[in-house]
Amino acid sequence: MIKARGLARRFATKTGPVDAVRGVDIDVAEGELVGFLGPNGAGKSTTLRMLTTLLAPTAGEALVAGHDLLTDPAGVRRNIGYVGQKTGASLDQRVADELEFQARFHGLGKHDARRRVAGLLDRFELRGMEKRTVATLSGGQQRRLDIAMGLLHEPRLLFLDEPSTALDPQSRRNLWEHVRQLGDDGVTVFLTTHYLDEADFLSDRLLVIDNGTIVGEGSPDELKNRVNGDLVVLGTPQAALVATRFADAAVDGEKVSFRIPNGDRALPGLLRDLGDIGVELHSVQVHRPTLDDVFLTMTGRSLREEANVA
Ligand SMILES: Nc1ncnc2c1ncn2[C@@H]1O[C@H](COP(=O)(O)OP(=O)(O)OP(=O)(O)O)[C@@H](O)[C@H]1O
Repeated sequence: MIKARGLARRFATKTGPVDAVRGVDIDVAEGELVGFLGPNGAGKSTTLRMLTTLLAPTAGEALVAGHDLLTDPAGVRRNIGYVGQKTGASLDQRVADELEFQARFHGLGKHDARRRVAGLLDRFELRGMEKRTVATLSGGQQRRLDIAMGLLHEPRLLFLDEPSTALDPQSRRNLWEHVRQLGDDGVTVFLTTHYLDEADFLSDRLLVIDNGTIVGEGSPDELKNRVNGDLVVLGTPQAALVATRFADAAVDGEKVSFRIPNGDRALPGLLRDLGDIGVELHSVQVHRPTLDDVFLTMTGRSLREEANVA
């Protein structure tokens, strides 16, 4: 569905050139839900804007939904849906009018437009809101309307730019269910996010971008498995003694933490060994690596800190 090679974009600025995207290769198969994860300024939006024909690459090439990005941008546009970060709907329009207008814009006759709008209103839980103006919808409802608008011409490939930004936790969860449903319906989805939990929940496969370069790729689980082991945190008055037995162990008061592969399986033997040398334990925790740990391992920086700055 997407095959990009060496895609790059350089911006000329007053202070000199900025290489926002430095030659990325991207492959997305039909039916996949791929998350494009990276901190602010990593190059996600620039890549997305190139893949959706909104911005010309300065180098590289791509096939998107079967059409050449450089020689047939109109073909690309006909076959993809794009939902940007800001709502695409006119705030003073009624919900159904806005959808029908967009459907007609895509060349559908009145009857077909009504039928398709009705299907999308059902699918995105917008029934009963047809006559309300867009401005009166909640943030979550507006996002669902945005996605419905992106699907009016029934594209097989949908691009979503930061779908759940600024939504409350319940609306985010609801939106995620809708996005997963798209995947189940066979729509290929390529979405950008700087939220680890979103990437984890939604993506079959993740591409991690930092500083204009792809630094990691794999399913959320594969990426987590690349981090060197699970984090074990033990509470013990003999923290310093325990620390001498593990490489890179960190002591914080009566807590000692270290990483070991397959922590849950290794733990019983490890606790027995510590008991044998007289270590007294009052708490034991094992944490699976998070995508934040993955990002830290790959780039040396914490994605969470970056995301919080936003
Ligand atoms: N029109 C532009 N002119 C100059 N520099 C730009 C332009 N657009 C983006 N950049 C720079 O390119 C880099 C990548 O920006 P981009 O918006 O693609 O990142 P992002 O990963 O989408 O970030 P965010 O999560 O904040 O949207 C940043 O350093 C940004 O400042």
